Amino acid sequence: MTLSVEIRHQLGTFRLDAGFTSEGGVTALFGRSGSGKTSLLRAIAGLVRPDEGRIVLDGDILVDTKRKIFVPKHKRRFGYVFQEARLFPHLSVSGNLTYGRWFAPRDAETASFEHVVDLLGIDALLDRRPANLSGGEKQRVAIGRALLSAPRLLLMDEPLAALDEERKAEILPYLERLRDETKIPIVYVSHAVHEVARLADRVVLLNDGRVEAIGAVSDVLSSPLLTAAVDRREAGSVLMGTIVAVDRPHRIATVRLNGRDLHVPNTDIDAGQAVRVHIPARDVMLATGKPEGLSALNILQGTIAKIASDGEGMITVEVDCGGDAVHARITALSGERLQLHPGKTVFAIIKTVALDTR
Ligand SMILES: Nc1ncnc2c1ncn2[C@@H]1O[C@H](COP(=O)(O)OP(=O)(O)OP(=O)(O)O)[C@@H](O)[C@H]1O
Repeated sequence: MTLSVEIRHQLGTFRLDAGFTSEGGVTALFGRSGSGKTSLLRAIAGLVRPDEGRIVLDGDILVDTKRKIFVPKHKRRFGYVFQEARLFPHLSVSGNLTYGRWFAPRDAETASFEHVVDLLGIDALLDRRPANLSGGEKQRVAIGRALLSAPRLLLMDEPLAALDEERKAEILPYLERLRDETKIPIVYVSHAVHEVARLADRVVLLNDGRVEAIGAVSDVLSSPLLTAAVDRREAGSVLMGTIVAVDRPHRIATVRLNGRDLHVPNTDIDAGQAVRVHIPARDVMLATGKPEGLSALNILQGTIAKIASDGEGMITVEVDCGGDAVHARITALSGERLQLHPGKTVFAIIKTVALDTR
């Protein structure tokens, strides 16, 4: 699968001039409010006709303004999931799900109804009406409906934004399964770092209608550009690892990274499983000597690779811990007091680690 997008479009005083390519998996369009994420997604969906641009999916030209090609929305065979589930209130869950099938071409390879129901854990809801579902359940049904339309591409616009934290946590594992068990490429709009850290393979970072950075999730989420484009407090490191041990009595799993081990509270996991971990930079402290008598489970020795200043009294220090880049966001004053500089040996004290199975 190859998706190539290039859009230039004026919306009032806002100018969208952005493009990216994706080879499948989850591509997150990420950036602060008003950066143009939804506008770009709407252009891909065919909801707006761009002033200039080209959109090609697997050699199929959907938009090429130079050649006056514009395939209308309903002929693109894309699935959509919005912030609000937008289910039909008069139809049962089952009716809402099968409605999606009407849009699947006869010869399309449609996911089986049973498989989608199982994937999203909505078996017990089939006879209910949307009014009797929680926000998270509604969203799972909306995703199911989109999947059953045999989409070539799934477009998701902040599908968790309207849910409270508990519902978000409930639905995230289903989105992970969707990513891992279906081959459908997904373009996912979000402004939440932790969501992108868990779900995305590639990140397109938008700022003021332009692409500021594009690349693997681990690179973009730790980039100093990210700290300029979104809430700085959320920036951090995304690292890939494998579970090497699970201490069930203490409910702690050990994750092996490139050259270091992390201990993470979790027992719903088995040794051998590949995981990704997200470490927010604000939850990392630095020490120049090996700290003793601390409650933190994870203290990693490393060498300072880079220091970036945000000009507002804070610095982001990148520490190379045996091949894994861990970022710490600390005050510039602490940096001066500790005489931090590239090449110096430090200990990164990690307060929290979020674990995602994959
Ligand atoms: N039809 C329109 N006419 C004029 N301006 C528009 C129109 N649609 C969007 N804009 C402006 O374009 C900019 C980008 O909006 P967009 O909704 O794409 O951003 P976003 O990154 O998705 O933001 P959010 O996270 O808040 O949804 C905003 O400044 C918005 O006000």
